[in-house]
Amino acid sequence: MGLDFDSFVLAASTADLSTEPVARDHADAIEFRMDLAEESLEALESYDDGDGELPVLATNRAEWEGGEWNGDDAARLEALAEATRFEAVGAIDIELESILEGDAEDLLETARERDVTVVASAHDFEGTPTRGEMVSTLTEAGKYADVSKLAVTAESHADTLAVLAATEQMTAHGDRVATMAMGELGSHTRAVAPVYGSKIGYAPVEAPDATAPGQYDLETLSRLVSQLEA
Ligand SMILES: O=C1C[C@@](O)(C(=O)O)C[C@@H](O)[C@@H]1O
Repeated sequence: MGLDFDSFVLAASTADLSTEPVARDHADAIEFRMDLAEESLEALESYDDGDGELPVLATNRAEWEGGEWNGDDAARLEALAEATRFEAVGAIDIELESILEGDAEDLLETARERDVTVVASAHDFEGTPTRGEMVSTLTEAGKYADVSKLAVTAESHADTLAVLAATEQMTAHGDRVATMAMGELGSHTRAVAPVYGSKIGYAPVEAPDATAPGQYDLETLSRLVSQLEA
C-alpha cells in the first residue's frame, strides 16, 4: 500500500517495530530505521505477519548521511529494495545523494513497480543553507520522489525562519515537502513547519530514543502539531 502524504503524517521513528502498539495512539506511521535495527528484514516480516497496524516508512540511513549503516552502500540500497516487498511498507526514504550519484535507479524503479511512495532526503548536520539553496535542493529531490525532505541544523532564529520560508515557498508552488531544523534551536520548527505545509514529522516514542538532535517525543509533537492545526 502506498503511503500518501497529502496531509501531515506523524511518523514514530524507531529501530524496534515492537513499539508500534504504543506509537499507535499518536502516530500515523512508523519510520523504521533499518540502519539502527538488527535483522531489519526479519523484523519487517514479523510485523507483516503480526498485528502491526501503522504503515511503515522504511529508512536505511548511510553513515555518510548521519545514519549507522557503515557497510557496503549497494547492499544498503538492496536491503531497502527488499523492504518494499512487505505489505506494511508504504514508503521508503532514499538519500538524494544516492539518487544523484546514479546508485538508486533500480531502487526507484522497484518502488514504482510496487506502488511504494518515495521520500528523497537531504541532511545538513553543520548548518542551514540559504533559503534559495534549500529551495533548490528540495526542487531537485522532487524531480525523483513523491516527497522531498530536508533536515538542516539551526544555529540561529534566522535559520529557522529560512527553513519555514523555504517550506512555505515549495508548498505554495504545489510541491510536497518535509522539512525540519535539527538541534535545540530548531525544535519548534518540528511543530511549526506543518503549518507552512511540511508533510512529515518524526519523533521517538520515548525521548531518549531520539533519532535526530532536537526531536520532541511522540506524544509532545502530536499534541503541539494538533494544537497549532486547530
Ligand atoms: O531524516 C530524518 C529526519 C530526522 O533526521 C529528523 O530530524 O527528525 C529523523 C530521522 O529518523 C529521519 O530519517
